[in-house]
Amino acid sequence: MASRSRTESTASPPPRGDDAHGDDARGDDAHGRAREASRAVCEATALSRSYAGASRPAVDGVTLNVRPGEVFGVLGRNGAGKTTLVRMLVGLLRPDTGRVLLDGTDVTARSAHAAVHLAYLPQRESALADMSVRTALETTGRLRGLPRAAARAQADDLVAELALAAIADDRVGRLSGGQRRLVGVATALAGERPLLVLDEPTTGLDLDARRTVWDALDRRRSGGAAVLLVTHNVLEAETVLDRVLVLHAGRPAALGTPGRLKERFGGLVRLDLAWRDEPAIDPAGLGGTVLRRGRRWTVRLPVAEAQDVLAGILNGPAYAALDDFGLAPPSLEDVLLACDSEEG
Ligand SMILES: Nc1ncnc2c1ncn2[C@@H]1O[C@H](COP(=O)(O)OP(=O)(O)OP(=O)(O)O)[C@@H](O)[C@H]1O
Repeated sequence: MASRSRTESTASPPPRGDDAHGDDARGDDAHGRAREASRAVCEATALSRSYAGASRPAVDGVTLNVRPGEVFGVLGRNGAGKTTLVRMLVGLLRPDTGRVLLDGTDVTARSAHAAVHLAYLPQRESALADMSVRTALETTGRLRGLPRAAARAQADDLVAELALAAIADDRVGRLSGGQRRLVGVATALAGERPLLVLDEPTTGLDLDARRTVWDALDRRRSGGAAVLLVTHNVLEAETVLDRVLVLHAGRPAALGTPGRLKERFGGLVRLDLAWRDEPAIDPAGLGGTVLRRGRRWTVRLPVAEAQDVLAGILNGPAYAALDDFGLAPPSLEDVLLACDSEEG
């Protein structure tokens, strides 16, 4: 049972991570320490931005570093400020305050320079719709400075790598939404920028295409590129992100490795119970605060207690009313829920 409501909140939220407002510079392992030694490919300091007439800033005091060879995720609910933040990082929106360095170069006031350092895949891209897939890839490579022959060779490589051969000669504008997204990812890879900024790259892709994209990104990461990823797909993100920034109402709510962010749950697991009929047990007797959505109950408990509670239900009279259950370790989704409830 994997029902995770976006509206529920914890009654007694776990403590906020202490790395919410600074970079998680401590790192978890040798790999992390090696990355720290290398200069950030993207360094943003105290970025804020308000839109005219808004009651609060869309982004409010965000600081982050993205290092070569890492996948850095920006997570948050709709309207949390992810796109606004990314548009400042890629030079499409000027911050009200703060600055952005790309490969050590201050691009805050020289937004045209940002394109030298990065490739950006926006949520909705419409450029190059009149070209064939292969020409779009070649043209993007050329625009990013590759000589003609190299751009052509790279386009062929990308067609093969992203399994685009069957549509390589089709016009981009006539492709399905998922195919267009895959081509969008391929164009982001053309020209081999050291920083790939991808807003929801796998939305609309089927399972095979998603795997193809993650494999391709993993190869870039292994080659030293950095990936800054905006996503709503927390479960998928969990498998690929090295570090995560959670935004809530424009503010940084948590920053760190997925493992460290989940440590705030201190070994608690999540027990989900779905009842087909009104159960003959008192939720107050389960040993934790029970979140109830109709006949779906969720409670966070230490592992041993959760096992005892579940065994009691499976072996007792309440079992007759049980429809489904799940026992799961904390996830990034739980981190997001906790950030929402802490920040209100
Ligand atoms: N061009 C704009 N003019 C005015 N307000 C805007 C504009 N763009 C975004 N906003 C507001 O700024 C806030 C942050 O929006 P933003 O698009 O950055 O969030 P997001 O996290 O990317 O959301 P989503 O997940 O829905 O894409 C929202 O309150 C939004 O209404």
